[in-house]
Amino acid sequence: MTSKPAKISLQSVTKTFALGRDTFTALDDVSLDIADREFVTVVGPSGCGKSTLMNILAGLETPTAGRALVDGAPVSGPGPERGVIFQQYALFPWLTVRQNVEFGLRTTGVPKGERRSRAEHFIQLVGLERFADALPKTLSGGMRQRCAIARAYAVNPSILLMDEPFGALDALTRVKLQEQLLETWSQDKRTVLFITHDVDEAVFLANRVIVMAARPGRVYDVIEVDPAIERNEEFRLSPEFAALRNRVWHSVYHQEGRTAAPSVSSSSTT
Ligand SMILES: Nc1ncnc2c1ncn2[C@@H]1O[C@H](COP(=O)(O)OP(=O)(O)OP(=O)(O)O)[C@@H](O)[C@H]1O
Repeated sequence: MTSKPAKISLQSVTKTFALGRDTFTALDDVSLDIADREFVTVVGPSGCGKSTLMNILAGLETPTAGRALVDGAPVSGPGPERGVIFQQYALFPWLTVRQNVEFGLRTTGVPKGERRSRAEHFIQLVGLERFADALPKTLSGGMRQRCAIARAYAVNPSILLMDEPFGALDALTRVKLQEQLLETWSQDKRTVLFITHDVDEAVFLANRVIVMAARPGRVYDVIEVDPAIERNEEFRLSPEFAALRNRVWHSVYHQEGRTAAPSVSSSSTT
């Protein structure tokens, strides 16, 4: 049986930065395969290289050694098949929600009528239809991030790279947005790599949680979450969730005494 090639493949990726006369290893021999339409979260202590990993996949940094592949081709810069969402909403303040969502479509030459209907569709998908003509400054943080998600979706990327997208939001808004993101994703599945500091968020969203360790940044543990489980409040309050959360928590906060990183592959989840 031949297995499907990974949507995203990191192959022995090492990234070093110059630090005065020395070099600092931000990522050390990271290998990770992510299957098409898989939702993977990455969690780990500050400085373990989460953002560096994401920047390499976004094409904003290049590995010092090893390879980053998307659909089997080496990443050589940003590309329309990869939508990036950061913690800071990065909306244009002078454009309305609709204009922000349409913006990426305009730059890729999509005709006006189609732009409008695609924007409407994704604005509706994130539940912002009543605010389509509002400016970002009149929206809450959560609404702005929903707008950023609609904008990323509208250009039709097959991959969403999300770096702490809910990190600046209060706990309640965060929980709501996690549920909304999963609802959007289940209606229109993309491959997602989602970086977070929050163990609960990592478990709630993921098909697979990657735990990283710092100094040097590396894959430390991999925890599977059954994709068949419905992600709702019942799951959040369930013993299964508590067990997964404990497992991930332990891996993030009690990393001493472990030496080898487990090997990582999407094959077990496809
Ligand atoms: N351009 C750079 N030049 C020098 N060092 C860098 C650069 N970018 C990142 N680093 C270092 O690499 C390490 C990993 O940084 P990175 O931002 O990827 O970690 P992180 O896990 O995302 O951290 P946090 O959770 O705090 O955002 C850090 O020690 C950081 O100081």
